[in-house]
Amino acid sequence: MAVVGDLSLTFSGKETICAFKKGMFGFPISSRRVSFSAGKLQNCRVNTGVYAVMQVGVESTEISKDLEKFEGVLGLDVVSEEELKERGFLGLRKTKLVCTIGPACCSSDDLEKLALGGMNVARLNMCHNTREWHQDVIRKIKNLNEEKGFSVSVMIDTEGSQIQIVDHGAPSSVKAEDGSIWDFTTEKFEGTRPFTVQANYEGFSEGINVGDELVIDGGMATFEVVEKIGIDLRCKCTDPGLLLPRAKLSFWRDGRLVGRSDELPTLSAKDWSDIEFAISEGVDFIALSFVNDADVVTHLKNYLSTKSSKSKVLAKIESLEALHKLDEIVEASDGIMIARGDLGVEIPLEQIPTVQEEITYRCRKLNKPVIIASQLLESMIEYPTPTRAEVADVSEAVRQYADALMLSGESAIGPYGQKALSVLRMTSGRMELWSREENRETVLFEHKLGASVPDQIAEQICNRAAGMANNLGLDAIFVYTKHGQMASLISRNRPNSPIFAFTNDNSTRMALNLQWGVTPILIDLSDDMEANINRSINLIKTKGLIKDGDAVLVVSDIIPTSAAQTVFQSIQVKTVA
Ligand SMILES: Nc1ncnc2c1ncn2[C@@H]1O[C@H](COP(=O)(O)OP(=O)(O)O)[C@@H](O)[C@H]1O
Ligand SMILES: C=C(OP(=O)(O)O)C(=O)O
Ligand SMILES: [K+]
Ligand SMILES: [Mg+2]
Repeated sequence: MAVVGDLSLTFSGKETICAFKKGMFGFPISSRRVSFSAGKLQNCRVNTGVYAVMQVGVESTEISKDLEKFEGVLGLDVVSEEELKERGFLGLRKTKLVCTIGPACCSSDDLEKLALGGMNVARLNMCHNTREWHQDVIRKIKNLNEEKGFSVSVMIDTEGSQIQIVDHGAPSSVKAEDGSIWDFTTEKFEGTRPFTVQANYEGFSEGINVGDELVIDGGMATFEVVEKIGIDLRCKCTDPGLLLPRAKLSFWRDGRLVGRSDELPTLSAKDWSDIEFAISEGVDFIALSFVNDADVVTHLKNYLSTKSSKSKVLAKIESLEALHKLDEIVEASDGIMIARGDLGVEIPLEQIPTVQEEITYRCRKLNKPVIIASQLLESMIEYPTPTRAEVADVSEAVRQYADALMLSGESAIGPYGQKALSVLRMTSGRMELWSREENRETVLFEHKLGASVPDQIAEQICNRAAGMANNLGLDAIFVYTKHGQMASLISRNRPNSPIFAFTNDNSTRMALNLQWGVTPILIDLSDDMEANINRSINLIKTKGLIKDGDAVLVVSDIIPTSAAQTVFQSIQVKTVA
């Protein structure tokens, strides 16, 4: 009678069921001890987002019998489950999708629609809105996960420091005409003061000379510095354009950026307070804006471990300095975001495509997930359909095998956020299929990846596993992993078969949401690997997701919990029977 996903229980009276985790059923159970009186609890949906180890303090044998069958709940999110049922193993989407949450999509209803539409990670940009607003959104997402079986990870993105406009004398944008003279100052002014722009950083003009170029937002408008008045700069507009609120300022001399970003702290006092908030809310990812070297990443990771926080640290690559220290930053981080918005302020725009491809490739080589962000479907902030060029940009990011794509204003403020998400989903699905057909058996370019991660045995096992799965045309790869390392090493090979990563650690599950081709599944793992494998295959089979005759490649990596055990790493092919 009791099957995973759909359960009814008969109670003969006065039983107490213990250790049911909160949210275990499709309705919230706030207590860990629940008493039922006699009767039948029918068709309660088991929340696949939460696993539980049962202990039943009951008099009724009937309940124990049901719960035995029930043992080992599969924490597979409802969206992957549906996708799998509808489209089969090869139909599972590989590229992960990140949505920035803003006023246009922050109700529970909107968030649920985005989750159903394939959002894997929700991003909260701490540049905007209040602490209370962010907290409310995080709680809504966690509730949806718990009550409706989604598995949406939460990312906060720090504000960081950069030189930008605080006030340009108008409520929205203001036009700079050719030849007009403007003063750039740090002085705060009341009301409007025509042709005056307030910058946010006292030292913004330090080291800047008459004749230098001042570029707004990477090219929205350009000025030439014609006079220094104390710390203020008087500038002449040489390339007319728009000054938006909070526009970014960069200085150029002889065609090169005058590097400034290392003067500003990567983590300001506000950022630290946002990090404390992120720790207390238990967010899955912290994305650091304007990372210039590996030290700040290492420092934050050490700090998080002293706080027993399992948040992963992502470094945003959006400055020239970061490009110079790319490898050390990638190695220090848990993942990378290619923040093309600000990167385009620091390097000439025409360099963005090649820099993007290079960063994406470095990340894959060093086995770190990479997100390609900003302006993917920018026109959809206003229009219900993307430009052909935007679709081509998204396709190119997928062809480069980025782990994830991100929406910014398209979802945060645009009226067509769900549609933008579906454009990402359809476009990436199409390109994934095309790459698979192109590559057939040769997805693994091992000579290109080289031996580049510290654990070479694990690396070799995963490379072979991915190769075997492709060559044998297997239906799926099952990997058993505590910290996600093996799952990630298989994903790095971008195999054709979907990767199901079974883990008993919820933070591993949530972190794997960002990795290409991985469907993380939370399950109770015992020390007996064979038993784990058989039980998980049975559970997947019970759900009707796999059938007799399907062949899966099983990779396991269980680190011993006692001295008596040895490290167990293996590849086996199992035909479901
Ligand atoms: N939490 C929020 N509250 C209000 N507006 C937001 C929020 N997050 C994002 N936005 C809006 O969406 C736009 C795009 O988001 P994003 O790219 O993250 O920020 P920015 O443009 O500041 O780099 C922002 O400029 C802002 O107008
Ligand atoms: C993603 C980016 O960062 P933010 O939106 O925080 O400026 C970017 O600059 O592209
Ligand atoms: K930010
Ligand atoms: Mg940025």
